[in-house]
Amino acid sequence: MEAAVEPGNLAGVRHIVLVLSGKGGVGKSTISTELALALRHAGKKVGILDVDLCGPSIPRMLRAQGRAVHQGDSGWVPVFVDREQSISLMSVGFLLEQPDEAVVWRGPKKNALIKQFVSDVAWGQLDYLLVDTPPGTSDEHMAVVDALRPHSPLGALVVTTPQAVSVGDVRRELTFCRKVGLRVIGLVENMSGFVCPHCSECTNVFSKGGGEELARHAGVPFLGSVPLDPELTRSLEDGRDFIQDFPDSPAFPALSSIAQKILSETPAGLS
Ligand SMILES: Nc1ncnc2c1ncn2[C@@H]1O[C@H](COP(=O)(O)OP(=O)(O)OP(=O)(O)O)[C@@H](O)[C@H]1O
Ligand code: SF4
Repeated sequence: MEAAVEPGNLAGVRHIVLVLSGKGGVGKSTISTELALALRHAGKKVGILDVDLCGPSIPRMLRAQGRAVHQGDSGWVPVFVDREQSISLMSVGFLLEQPDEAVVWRGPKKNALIKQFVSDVAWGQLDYLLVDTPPGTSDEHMAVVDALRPHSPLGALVVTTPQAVSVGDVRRELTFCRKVGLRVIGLVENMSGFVCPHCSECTNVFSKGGGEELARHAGVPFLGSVPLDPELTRSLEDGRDFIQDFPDSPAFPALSSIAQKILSETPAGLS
C-alpha cells in the first residue's frame, strides 16, 4: 500500500466524495458536474478534482476548457468556474496540450500524478470536494483512496446505468468499496428512461429499477434515477448551468433530490 500524503492542502475540506462507476460512459462526469452545480446553488463551496486521466471532460462541461492552472505559494491554484468563486476545479485536462488528448502514462507515473493532485492543490475552505475518478477499479483508484484516506470523512457515490446493473459492473464497484473500507454514500442510476418532451410519458429504454433493487440488496442507500434528458446533453455540450437554466426539464427533479440526499447524508458544511 502506498504511503498517505500529509493533510496540508485538504485540511479545510469538510467532505470528500469519490464518484465511481464500473465502466465508462455511464455519466460519472455528468453527475459530478451537476451535483457541484446543485450544491453550489444550495450555498455550498465545492471543489472538483478530475482525475479521470482517460478522458478529462469536466473542464468542457463547466466551460473552463483552456484555462490555465498556476503554481501559488501553497501549491497549484485551481480554476474558479463561476464569478462567485463557489466552484473550483483542478483537472488533468488543464495540463494536456490538446484538450481531447488521453494520458498514456504507465501506472507508477499516473499514480505519482494522482498523489500530487491530492497533495498539491490549494483548495482553501470547501464544503465538498467531488473527485471524478476513471471508470473501473484499477491501481489508480487505490492510489486515490490511499492518498485521501487520512482526510475523512471520505465516501463514495456510485453511478450506474440500468444496463450496467445487469452485467455486474456496479457489483464489482460495490465490492471494491467494501474491500478498501470506503463508505458508500449512495447509488445513482443514470440514463434511466426517456421522458417524451411532448407528452411527458416516460419510456424505459432499458429495464428500470435494477439500481434500486441492487442498492437494497447491497445495503447501501439508493439516491435516485436520472432520466435521459436531451436538454442535459445540450447544456453539457454548451457548458451551461443546467440547474439554473433548465428547472422544468425531466432530469432536474432527480438531480436536485440527489443533491439534497447528499446534503443530509453528509451534514455539517461550512455555510
Ligand atoms: N442523464 C443524461 N441525459 C442525457 N445525456 C446524458 C445523461 N448522462 C450523461 N449524458 C451524456 O452521456 C455522455 C457520457 O457522459 P459522461 O462523460 O458523464 O460519462 P462518464 O461516465 O464520465 O464517462 P467516462 O468515464 O468514460 O469519462 C455525455 O455526452 C453526457 O452528456
Ligand atoms: S411518448 Fe407519446 S407524444 Fe411522445 S413520441 Fe411517443 S407517442 Fe408521441
